[in-house]
Amino acid sequence: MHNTNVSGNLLDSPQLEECNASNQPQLTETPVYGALLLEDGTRFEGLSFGYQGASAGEVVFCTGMVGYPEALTDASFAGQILIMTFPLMGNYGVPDEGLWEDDKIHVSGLIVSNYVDTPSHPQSTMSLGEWLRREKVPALEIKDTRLLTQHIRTHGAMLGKIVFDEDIPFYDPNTENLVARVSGTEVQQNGEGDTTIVLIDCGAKRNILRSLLSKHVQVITVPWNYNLFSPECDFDFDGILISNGPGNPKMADKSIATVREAMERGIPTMGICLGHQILSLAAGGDTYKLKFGHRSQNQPALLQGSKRCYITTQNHGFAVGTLPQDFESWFINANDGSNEGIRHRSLPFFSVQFHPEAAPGPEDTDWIFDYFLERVRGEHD
Ligand SMILES: NC(=O)CC[C@H](N)C(=O)O
Repeated sequence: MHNTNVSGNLLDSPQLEECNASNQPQLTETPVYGALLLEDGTRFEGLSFGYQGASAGEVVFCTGMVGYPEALTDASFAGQILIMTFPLMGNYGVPDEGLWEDDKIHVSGLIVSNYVDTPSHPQSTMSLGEWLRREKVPALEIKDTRLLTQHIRTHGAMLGKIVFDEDIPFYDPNTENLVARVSGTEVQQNGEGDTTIVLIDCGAKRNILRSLLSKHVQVITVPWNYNLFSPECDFDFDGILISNGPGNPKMADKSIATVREAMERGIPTMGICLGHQILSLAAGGDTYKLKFGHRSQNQPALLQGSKRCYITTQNHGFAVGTLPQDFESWFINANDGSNEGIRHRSLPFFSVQFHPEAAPGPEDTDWIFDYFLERVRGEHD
């Protein structure tokens, strides 16, 4: 079994010493060290800059250069300890809640190479470390995040825990229905327009709602297990959008059942990320776990039947393997050939694995929302 022991003492590095010279709070306080333990016995030590409390989950990495406020508040990361591979994190601090993707941090822990404790940005309201401590989320500065990431690329995403003095058991988030934990519990109405879209909230990023509202539609957000077809449902709607969300899509059984019934009734339905996986399962397809997933803002999605490649934001560990009958592949990932989208050959049912709402990342696939609304309104050829 592979066993690596890496010192996390930042002051070993002249380059980082220089960088830390401006980080007054860290130098005046007594440094606290913690460790990231992986289920295969690998251990990395690191300097704590978040909450000093143990946390366990699945260890995944994101290769995006920016966007930590959005990523940390994206409910799709629930149950995961996130490694950011870009070597500087915290530089621009934390904006106020209006720019978050939910009202709290969802990651179970954060690992960075070099944390910057003195943010510089006009919209910053606090440092990343302050935010993590306030929300009780542990974070470590581990010097060699490259070695750690290479380890996960080679051996696959695995369970891990951040520990200080006390040990805790490993925890596998994919054995639990995390969607039920992060979904809202109320029906909520936003916006106005002639078209009404139901957003099934499996842990929806706020930018999905913002993107829909920017297209002047009414949005009714419902919990993941809401029965849209029971007599108690007292509103009409024209189309359904299934959101992103955490964990194994097969756990979201009630959302899958709703989407199956929606398609049987011919209601225009679109899915994003977990929503893509749910739509695929509802239509009779299958999903599987990728070795280490896709998490960044530069994932290339090739539009099938064309030479067009979109640069997309992604954050997922599962993927659609077997396509449902009567659906065609819409996009594939140019890096590994995995599925990035499907659409029905004749009916208005389709979904994408990437995030057309971006946040963070390129907005090049915002047109997918227009594509959806055209089909909801029957405006397409
Ligand atoms: N961003 C998402 O919706 C993630 C979907 C799913 N939890 C996965 O990891 O594949």
